[in-house]
Amino acid sequence: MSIIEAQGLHKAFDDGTVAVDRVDFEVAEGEVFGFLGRNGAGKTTTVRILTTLTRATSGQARVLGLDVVKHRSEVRDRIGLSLQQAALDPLMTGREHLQLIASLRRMRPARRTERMEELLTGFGLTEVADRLVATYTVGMRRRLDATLALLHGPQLLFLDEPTTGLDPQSRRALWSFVRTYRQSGGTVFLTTQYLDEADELCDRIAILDKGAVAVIDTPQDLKKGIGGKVLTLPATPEAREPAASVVGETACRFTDGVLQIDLPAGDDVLPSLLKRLHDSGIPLTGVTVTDPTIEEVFIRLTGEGLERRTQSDGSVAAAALARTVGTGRGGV
Ligand SMILES: Nc1ncnc2c1ncn2[C@@H]1O[C@H](COP(=O)(O)OP(=O)(O)OP(=O)(O)O)[C@@H](O)[C@H]1O
Repeated sequence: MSIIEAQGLHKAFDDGTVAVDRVDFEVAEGEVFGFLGRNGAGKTTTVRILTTLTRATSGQARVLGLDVVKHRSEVRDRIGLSLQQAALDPLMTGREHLQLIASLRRMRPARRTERMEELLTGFGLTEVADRLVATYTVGMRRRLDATLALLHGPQLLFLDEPTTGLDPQSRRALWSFVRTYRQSGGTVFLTTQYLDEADELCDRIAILDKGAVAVIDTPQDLKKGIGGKVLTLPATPEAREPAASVVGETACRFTDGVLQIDLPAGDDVLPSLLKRLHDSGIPLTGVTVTDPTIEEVFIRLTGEGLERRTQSDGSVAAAALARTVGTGRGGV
């Protein structure tokens, strides 16, 4: 059964910006569905339409079988939502937030207490539950926001870039929560800019490019779909030109001291390719051959990689291939 159905969903803002461009997709019950795209691709706007926070300009969306415009409050009652900018009051404690949401959700007192303790424990917040949110780290705020989204036991959860700005440990904790929630029968609609996160967590991924869906598939089939493996070798920027003359412009890229070459399908191509690279003067020390990643899929579909982003802990997140190398849409 489809738990989310979007048909021709389109959102144009008054200034003419088309944030979501005639998008179609379905999310099945029990899956973790990833919406992957760079900044401004239209992920949050799609989440806001599906969760009734904004209206589409045209098209239709049904969530849990309910039209998001006609059945706004029923949809809100039955979903959980954790947005990028959590609306938390710094002068309230974590527990007070939970109590407030429990009252707004009209939860029975007995159930309320049990559920609150369960979630505080599950998200490792018991010790800080009575501290003001002002004293929380980014990771704690994100986890508190997730507990608020889950308090009433929704069967569908929207997580909008849940791990942006989190340190690696909090990020893994959130991944673990998503897996547990899914195992208990929940469905997750997750937006992310992290390619590894989408690969790791999602049953299916929609790659969004400038408001439009470029492709929807399982991570495995997306990777299989782009064909051959990827050859990687440490190199200097000057190596790109001779490599491109051997393999073609679109099949090779240089970034961060590494040359990457998309290999055509088939086992027999490697020896002759290595020989031609060697003959063109490229040193072949440290060569590795790996399966394609979601990053390669993303690059081939959208023409470029995701940009570097600096996390709150100061580390640079996710790999970045900013060069344009792909052949545009439709290769997968
Ligand atoms: N209220 C608004 N008025 C005009 N343009 C808007 C508005 N909200 C969003 N946009 C634009 O719509 C496009 C899609 O934005 P959206 O926030 O949905 O993208 P996103 O994929 O979630 O990006 P991010 O990862 O940065 O959150 C962007 O170009 C954005 O600037």
